[in-house]
Amino acid sequence: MTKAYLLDGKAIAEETLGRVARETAALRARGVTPGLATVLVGEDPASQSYVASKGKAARACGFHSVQHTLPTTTDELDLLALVESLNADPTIHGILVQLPLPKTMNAARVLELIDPRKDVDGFHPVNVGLLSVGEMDRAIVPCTPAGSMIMLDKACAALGRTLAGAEAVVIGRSNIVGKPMAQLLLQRHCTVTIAHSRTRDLAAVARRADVLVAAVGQPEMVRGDWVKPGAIVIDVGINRVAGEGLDASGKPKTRLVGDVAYAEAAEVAGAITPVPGGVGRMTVAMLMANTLEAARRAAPAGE
Ligand SMILES: Nc1nc2c(c(=O)[nH]1)N[C@@H](CN(C=O)c1ccc(C(=O)N[C@@H](CCC(=O)O)C(=O)O)cc1)CN2
Repeated sequence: MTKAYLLDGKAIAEETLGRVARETAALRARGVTPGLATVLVGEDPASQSYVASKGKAARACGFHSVQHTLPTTTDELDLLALVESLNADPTIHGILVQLPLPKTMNAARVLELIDPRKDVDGFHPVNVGLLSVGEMDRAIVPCTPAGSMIMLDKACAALGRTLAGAEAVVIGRSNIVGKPMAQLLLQRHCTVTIAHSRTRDLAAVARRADVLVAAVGQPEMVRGDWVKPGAIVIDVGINRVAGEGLDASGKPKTRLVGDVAYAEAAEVAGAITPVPGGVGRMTVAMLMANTLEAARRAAPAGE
């Protein structure tokens, strides 16, 4: 039997979506309907499924929701023109360009064209800067780190802990998860270390952590003996690996695992997020929360 408190991403995401739906109803009563535009370029099945779940969640929350689907061969200039038209559209408060984009495109150029006030992914350099200086009333925070913080607060409440003064180790230095996660932990007064592939004795660094966040994209890299007894473990990795046997269409089965060896880590940790059913489920919920907030900020005072 595992010892760790299980952080149920599905339940916490549903709670967040319920709050967003209630607050959207109140905003709509004041004449403002949040609008989310998703943009999908190409036919990657995982991206198709993520964009579909974003549209479904948006409709369930009571948003105006539009999806733009473009072929892989789309000229980048046409994608940029679409972003500009969405920037100018007053019914749209949030623009999400699903990543990854085809390799032929310059993702940074596309993301930087999004109006920062509509950048509900929080990837625009303006939002990165606002987060780093702690201007939280104006920043839009990337969805996965924002969702991870909610899960962390649930863990602290369940275990009777506080984040202030805790040793936090974030493994991974990506712009969309590792770096913003470190900023959020710092704002909550953690002592933060960002570790990465060049960190010496990564296991020893990880073992110092009261809060361990794994965001490296390496299946089950964090072993049980990397975890300090009682630590809160947030696993951001979603890795598809070979499973056992064949599926109904005769293809080899696959399964999802995180960056943490769950069974081992759950024996040692105080609380832990599973994969699937953990942080990933919060990503879509926080996108809805960010879109609602963008719509509120855009609404004229008194509306
Ligand atoms: N523009 C963006 N692109 C991408 C983002 C992003 O936040 N913005 N993140 C990922 C993909 N992603 C959302 O887009 C995402 C990933 C995972 C999940 C999720 O619910 N995962 C489930 C498992 C789902 C499955 O069975 O495959 C889980 O962890 O339980 C939702 C959204 C990259 N691109």
